[in-house]
Amino acid sequence: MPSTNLTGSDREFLADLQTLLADPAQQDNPMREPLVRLLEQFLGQRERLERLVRISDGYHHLARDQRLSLVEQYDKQVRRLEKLARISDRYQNSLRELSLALRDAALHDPLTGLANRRFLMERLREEADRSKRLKRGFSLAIMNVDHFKHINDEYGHEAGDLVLQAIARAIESQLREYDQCGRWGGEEFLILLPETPLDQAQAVLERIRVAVAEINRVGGEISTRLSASFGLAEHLHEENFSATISRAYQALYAAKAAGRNRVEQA
Ligand SMILES: Nc1nc2c(ncn2[C@@H]2O[C@H](COP(=O)(O)OP(=O)(O)OP(=O)(O)O)[C@@H](O)[C@H]2O)c(=O)[nH]1
Repeated sequence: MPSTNLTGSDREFLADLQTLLADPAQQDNPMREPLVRLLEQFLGQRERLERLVRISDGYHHLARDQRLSLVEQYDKQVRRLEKLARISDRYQNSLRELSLALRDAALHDPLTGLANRRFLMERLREEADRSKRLKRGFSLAIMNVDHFKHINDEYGHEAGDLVLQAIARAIESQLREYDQCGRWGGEEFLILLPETPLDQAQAVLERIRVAVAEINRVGGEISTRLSASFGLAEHLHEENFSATISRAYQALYAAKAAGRNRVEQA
């Protein structure tokens, strides 16, 4: 609201008028009385006007403050919501990571870090289904460490664990990305070779056999030569994968019976 303050020239005019009306020489001027009344009316109205302007200014400031505080409150709420969204995102991410870690722990062997039996069963089921659908075979082998009891008895269980870890790395080192190996149990490993006929699978297992035999001085302790025996079987489209595993076991027993450190085919 514009101020009711008088301009310099208005103020001078009023001062001049007041001086004139106060002048004793003007006491008898017939215009003096109406001018005095008019001046009083003017001053009264001006005061009222100034009061109204003050009230209007106060209201204007109050409204602006309220508007500002509404904007601030809104900003505050938005910031609070953003913070909540960030917390919820972080919470969801850690839940996702936790569930991935749990799934990972449920499907891997803690000693060797390889897939565990449950994971292998899932992969075998998938591979058997694929094989049935596409009429393509796969090979699988059961590998058993030779005379492993002797390692434990001679060097202790902890050294035996180190040997199992070294063997796991030796197997992995010889496999392609889409092959799968895992700890089937104890000192036994399962190796799954998708779309691999027996002769090619035989060559892969020979490489693993040599890699295992080349492990020496695990943990600076073991000097005994390590070796492993393998039973290899090719999955037939129409058979259940547990039948393939049974045939692989038969081949493994044959490998053990034939003197160990070898690959036998079913
Ligand atoms: N250190 C260690 N030993 C294990 C683990 N799992 C199984 N074993 C041991 O592996 C040994 C397997 O022994 P056996 O089944 O008699 O077979 P082997 O001595 O390997 O003899 P062959 O299979 O006939 O060549 C047992 O002494 C088990 O205690 C493990 O996680 N860590």
